[in-house]
Amino acid sequence: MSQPSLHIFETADATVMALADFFVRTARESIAETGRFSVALSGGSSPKKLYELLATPEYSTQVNWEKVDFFFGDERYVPADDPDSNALMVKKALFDPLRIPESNIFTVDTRLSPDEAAGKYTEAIRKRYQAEQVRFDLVLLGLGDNSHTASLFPHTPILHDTSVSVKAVFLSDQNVYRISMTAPLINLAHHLAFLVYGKGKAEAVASVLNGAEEIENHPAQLIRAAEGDVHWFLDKPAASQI
Ligand SMILES: O=C1O[C@H](COP(=O)(O)O)[C@@H](O)[C@H](O)[C@H]1O
Repeated sequence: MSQPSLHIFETADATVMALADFFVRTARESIAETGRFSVALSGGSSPKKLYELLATPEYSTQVNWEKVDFFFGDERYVPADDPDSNALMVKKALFDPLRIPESNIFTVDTRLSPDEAAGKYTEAIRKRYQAEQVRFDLVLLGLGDNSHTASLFPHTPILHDTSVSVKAVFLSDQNVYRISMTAPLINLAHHLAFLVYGKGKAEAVASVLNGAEEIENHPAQLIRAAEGDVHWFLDKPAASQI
């Protein structure tokens, strides 16, 4: 298993720009090789800047967006028009500005029960890959200050899930559900890229990358590419305790 590659930049903006370059390069390579590019997007607060940058002419003109299939690594179990919805955030930042065809966007149906929504999303992913191994070209990830990534939260049963699937995750401290890809599904990707910036993430970054293995407390340690590569795009404050 290869070691993660660390890419550390002076500012958050420079970090986001480097990941946008990586996204474009990966998309172009994949489209040239296979005719399409599949990406699982991250949610939360950090990636919004990335999606907005990808929508600018400097980046958007470099990718044939009709050949890109967008999935979500995780989703909040909220209505599609809720301000917490990851899909809504990406719609505003990227899909609408670029007029991405609906048929290329695979969202979690949160009108269903959490388990049904997760099951239906697993089916949608399997359908996209048909007889092939389910293997995203790129999975984008963030890191919470509690070391969660996607919706793999500390002390939740999904951390022990060995299936290549999507599961409902109940967060008892917040009394909410989230829907998340399992670590085995994420780890099959050709490329995995974390985007983490800000001093508030420094301790989590150091624990995940350099700390003793403690999956229950630091779930992002579960992310190890089965055959692909893992990249961490960090600003200096986030990398300051490595
Ligand atoms: O990978 C992910 O990480 C975040 C944590 O991101 P933050 O930028 O809001 O701190 C997570 O909650 C998000 O849904 C996920 O895709």
